[in-house]
Amino acid sequence: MCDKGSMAQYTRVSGFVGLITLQNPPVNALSAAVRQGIVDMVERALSDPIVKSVVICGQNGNFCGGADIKEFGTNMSGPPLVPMIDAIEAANKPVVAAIEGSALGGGLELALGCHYRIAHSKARLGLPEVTLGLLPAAGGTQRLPRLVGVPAALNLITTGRHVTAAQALQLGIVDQVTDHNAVDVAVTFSLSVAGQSLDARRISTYLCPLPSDFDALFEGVMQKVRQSARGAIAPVACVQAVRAAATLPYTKGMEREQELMATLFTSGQARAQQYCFFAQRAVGRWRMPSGARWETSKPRPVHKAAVIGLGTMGRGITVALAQTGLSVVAVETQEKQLMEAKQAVSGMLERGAKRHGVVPTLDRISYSQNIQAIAEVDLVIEAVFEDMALKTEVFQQLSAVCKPGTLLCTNTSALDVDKLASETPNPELVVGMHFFAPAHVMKLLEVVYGPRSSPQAVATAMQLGKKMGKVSVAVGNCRGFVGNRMLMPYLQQAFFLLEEGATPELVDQALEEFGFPMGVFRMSDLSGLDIGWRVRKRDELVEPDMASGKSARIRQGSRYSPLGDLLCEQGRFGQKTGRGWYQYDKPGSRVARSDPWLHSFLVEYRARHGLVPRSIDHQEVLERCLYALINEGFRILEDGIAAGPEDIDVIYVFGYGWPRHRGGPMFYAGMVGLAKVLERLEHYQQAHPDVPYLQPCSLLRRLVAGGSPPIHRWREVIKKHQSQL
Ligand SMILES: C[C@H](O)[C@H](C)C(=O)SCCNC(=O)CCNC(=O)[C@H](O)C(C)(C)COP(=O)([O-])OP(=O)([O-])OC[C@H]1O[C@@H](n2cnc3c(N)ncnc32)[C@H](O)[C@@H]1OP(=O)([O-])[O-]
Repeated sequence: MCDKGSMAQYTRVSGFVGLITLQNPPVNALSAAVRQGIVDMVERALSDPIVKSVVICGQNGNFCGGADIKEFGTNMSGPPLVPMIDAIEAANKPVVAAIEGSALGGGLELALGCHYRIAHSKARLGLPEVTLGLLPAAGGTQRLPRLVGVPAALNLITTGRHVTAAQALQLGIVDQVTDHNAVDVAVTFSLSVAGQSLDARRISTYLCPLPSDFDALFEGVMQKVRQSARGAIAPVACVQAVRAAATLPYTKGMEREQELMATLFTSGQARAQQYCFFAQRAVGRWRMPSGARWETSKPRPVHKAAVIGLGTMGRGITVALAQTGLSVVAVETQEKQLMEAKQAVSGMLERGAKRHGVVPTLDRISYSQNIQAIAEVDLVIEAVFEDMALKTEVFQQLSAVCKPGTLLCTNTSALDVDKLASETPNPELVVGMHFFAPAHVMKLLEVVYGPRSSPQAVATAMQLGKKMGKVSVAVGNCRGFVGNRMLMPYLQQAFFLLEEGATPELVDQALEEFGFPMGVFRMSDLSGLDIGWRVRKRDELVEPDMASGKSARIRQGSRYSPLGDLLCEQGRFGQKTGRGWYQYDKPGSRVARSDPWLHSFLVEYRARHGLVPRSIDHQEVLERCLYALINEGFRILEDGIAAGPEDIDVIYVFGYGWPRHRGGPMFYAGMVGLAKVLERLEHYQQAHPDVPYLQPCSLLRRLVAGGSPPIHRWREVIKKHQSQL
C-alpha cells in the first residue's frame, strides 16, 4: 500500500513495516515540505495497527543532506526539526534509519533520533554545520556526545568532517554496516526488534559519559579551536554546546543548543560561509565571454595523462593525477631529478594511501627521460621551470610528439597562455591548469582559457580538475590570471606601509587577526622572496640601489618600493635562507622571529629616502591591503576575466587563505558596503596619487551609483557595464 502527496512517501512493506522515503532530490534536504511529510508519515505509521516497525530512508540512494540551506535566508515555515525528531525517538515502535549516500547535519540528527541506524558501506556521515557558520541545532550537540562520548563528539562537531560507515560503526554512531541494500537490511532488522523495549534506544535519555579530565579537556579543546578558528565564532559555540551536554540534563542542554544557534544563525559569518557553500558549486557552472557554457561543452575523455617537468609542482600534479586512477607518464629529462622525483612521488602516494586506508596507485605511473614516451596520452600538463623560452620549446616538442587532439595544458602561474598556444599548430587545444603548492593537497585549480582555447578544452580540464578532487574555476588569460593578479596590489600596499612606518609584525598581525592563516610577510618568507624578485627583474622594475629620495621609488611613472629587491640583493629569500622579513633559527625552519636587523634596515631606508615614519593602525593595514586587492577584483570582473564574484571568492578562499567566515574578497566588500570601500579607496588614492591600483574601478563606481545591489545581482550589472565599455 502506498501514500503519495507530500515529500515523504509512505509504503507498507514486508507486511508489517512502515517505510518512509524522503523525496527531495538531489540530497533530500529537510525543506518545510519534507519535514511536514515526515511528521505526517511517522504519525501514520505509528497509528497503523498492522505496522510493527518503521524504516526511514531517502530516495535515490541518498539518506539526507540535512536542513535545506536555501531556506535559511527566508522566513522559515513548516514543522520545526527538534519536536519532529523527539517524536520519533519517543515512538512506541522501533524506528530504523536506513542510511545510504549521505547522512549529514539535520540528516544525521534525524537518524540519531531513530532507535537504530543501519548504514551502507559507502555511506558518509557527519555534522558539518560548523562549515556553514552554524552548529548542529536539531539535538546533534546533545545526542552525539551521549552516544559516542565527549572527545569524539567534540572532534566531529568542531571540525564538521565526514566519517565513513566503517568509522561510524567504530565510533558507535551506527549499529550495522552492510554492502547490501541498506533499506532491505533495515526492513528485515526492524522486524527482528519489533516488540522489544526501546527504553535503552532513546539516546536523549543516556547519561553523557564524563571524561576524567573534564575541565582540562574542554579548556584544551577551546584553546585549540580558538586558535584554528582565527576569529570564526561557530567552532567556539560548538564547544560550548557540547559542554552543555556534559553538564546539563537533555532538555536544559537543548535550550543551550538553541540559544547558541540563535547567536549564529543570523550572523554575518554564517551568511559568508553559506555563500561560500553555494559559490563553490556555482563555479562549476562556468561560461566563457564567447558565450560557451558548461552545459553545452562536452569534455573529451581522458584515460591517460602526462606530466612534463618533475620539480616540486610536477611531482604534486603527478600524485594528484595518479590518485584519480588514471595512468600517468611522468617525464623529466634530468636523470638525477627523475630518480629523486620517483622516490618523492612514491612516498607521497604511499602516505596518502595510508591516510585513507587504500592501496597506493604506484603502478599507474611510468617514468621516462624521453618526451617520446607521451605520444599516446590524451592530455599533457607541462610543469617545467617558469621561463617563457623553456616553455615555448617544450610546447613545440609536445606539438610534434603528441597524437592529434591531445590537450596541452600549462601549469604556469603568470605567463601568457595564449602566447604559448601560438607556438602550437592547434591553439584551441591549449589551456592553463594552474595548480597551487602543494599540488596534491591544495584544493584550488585555475583553468585558464585564452581567446583561442576551445570550450571542449576548458570542459575537459574542468572535469579532470573535479576528478582530482579540486575546486576548479575557469578564468580568462591575463597577467597573473585572477589570484596572482589581485595579489600584486595587496603586496604593493604592504611594502608601502613599511615605508610609511609600519613593521612586518604589525601588518601580519592585522591580517592574521582578520583571519588569514599567515600575514603577507610571513607568507612571502614561506614562498620565497626570490620568486617575486625574478618576476620584477623580468619586468625590468629592479634597479641597482644607488639612488635615494622619491625618484628612486618611481617605476614606469608609478610609485614603487624597492624594499623587497634590497632584501633579495642581500640573499634574504625568507625561510629557505633563514633570513627574510623575519629571522629563522636556520635555513628551512618555519618559526618566524622578529629581526632587529630588519628594523634598523627600515629606519635607515626611510632616512635615506626622506620618509618620515608615522603611526599606522590595523584598520589602515586592512583597508589598504584588502581594498586594493578587492578593487583589482572589480577590474577583473570588468575585463571579463572572471565571470562573476563567486569565481574570485572561491579562488581566494581555496587558494589564498582568505578566511571562509569572511566569504571572500568580493563578498566581504559587499558586507563592508561598496560605498565605504569606494570612499576609502578615494581617500587613499588622494593621499597616494602615484599608485594606480588605488584608482577606484569604474565597475565599483557603477555598482555604488546603482545603490550597491546584493552580490547575487552583480552579474547583471557587470553584463550591462561590459556592453557599454
Ligand atoms: C538543523 C541542522 O543542524 C543544520 C542547521 C543543518 O542541517 S545545516 C545543513 C548541513 N548539511 C550540510 O552541510 C551538507 C551540505 N551538502 C553537502 O555537503 C553535499 O552537497 C553532499 C550532500 C555531500 C552531496 O555532495 P555532491 O557533490 O554529491 O552534490 P553537490 O553538488 O554538493 O549538491 C548537489 C545540489 O544539492 C544542493 N544541496 C546540497 N546540500 C544541500 C542542503 N543541505 N540544502 C540545500 N541544498 C543542498 C547543492 O547546492 C547542489 O545544488 P546545485 O548546485 O546542483 O543547484
